Amino acid sequence: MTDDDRLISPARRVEDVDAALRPKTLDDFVGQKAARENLRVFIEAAKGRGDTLDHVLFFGPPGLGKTTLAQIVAREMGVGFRATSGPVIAKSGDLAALLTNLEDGDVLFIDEIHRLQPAVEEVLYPAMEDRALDLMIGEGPSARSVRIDLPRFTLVGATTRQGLLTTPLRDRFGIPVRLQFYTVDELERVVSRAAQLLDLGIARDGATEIARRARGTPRIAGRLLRRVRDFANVAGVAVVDAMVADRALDRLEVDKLGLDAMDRRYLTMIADIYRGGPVGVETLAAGLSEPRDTIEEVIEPYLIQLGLVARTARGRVLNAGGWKHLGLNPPVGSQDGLFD
Ligand SMILES: Nc1ncnc2c1ncn2[C@@H]1O[C@H](COP(=O)(O)OP(=O)(O)OP(=O)(O)O)[C@@H](O)[C@H]1O
Ligand SMILES: [Mg+2]
Repeated sequence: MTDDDRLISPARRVEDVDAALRPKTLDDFVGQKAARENLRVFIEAAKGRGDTLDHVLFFGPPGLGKTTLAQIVAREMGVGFRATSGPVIAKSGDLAALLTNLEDGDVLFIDEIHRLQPAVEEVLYPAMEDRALDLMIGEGPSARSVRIDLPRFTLVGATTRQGLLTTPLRDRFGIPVRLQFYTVDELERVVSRAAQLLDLGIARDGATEIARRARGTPRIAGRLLRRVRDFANVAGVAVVDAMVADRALDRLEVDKLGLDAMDRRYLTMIADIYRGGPVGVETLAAGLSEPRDTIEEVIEPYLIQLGLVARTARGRVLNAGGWKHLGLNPPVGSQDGLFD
């Protein structure tokens, strides 16, 4: 099973019909209160001055609303929205073409901005700072550089890996915005709102049940809701309540905490084979036949956030919560207890 096959993977999948559920205005956007309020102030101020918004960088885990917010920024500013992504821009000329074709005030959205080629990134620096493009004309000793003025624009970058951004690029964003995992309350509102848009009856406790299992991530909440809707439709249920949601999600093997079979295999391996650890990540990767990156970037963050597992210098350790979630008792004299 690859990560993208997992129902609870935060990565975008083809079947996620994101567009229908995407909030269109700051008022519609649930959660991320601090980010939302700051953006509102900056947007109003820029509009009041008749100026463009400073360049914005959204960073945080997949599925938390970076692309959605980028579109909202353009809409609230009342300007055009042009989207591209780091890996798509192959040559510096491609970016130059994009920039020179912008209309005055446009938002240029670059997704996965940490994946820009270094040569392409060089073009961005003067564009962001001076709204200018430095073009080299000719080759060899007769080569010279010409500066072209660009339209006013706001660059909105998004990345899941802020650490991979170069410092000069990061420093050129006046408005860096970190997105946080959502609370169950917030996700409950995301689910209720989405149910309304999907024309699906849902009770408050049904929304809560889905929200609890959505791993702090609106994209997962939306996906779980659609799967629950399938079950409800087939069963001829008009209103999804906690029991319907619970039964559907159990059938989908997404447990009470939003863990799936892969998460449980990971926890079970530490418990059963390594008596709760510590065990090295390489050993776990080999045992689970998963790349180390997948373990560290996809499986572990949420388990660590829940406090089920801890990363220590000597390896991974199952915490009391992890044992409890598996319905097991830690062996006497195990490492557990040190990390609670
Ligand atoms: N605050 C929110 N309220 C309601 N729905 C939201 C919210 N944030 C995100 N969503 C929904 O979650 C889905 C994923 O959002 P989005 O595509 O913006 O995430 P992302 O951070 O850009 O993810 P990625 O890193 O994979 O590009 C969309 O369907 C969007 O409608
Ligand atoms: Mg996105």
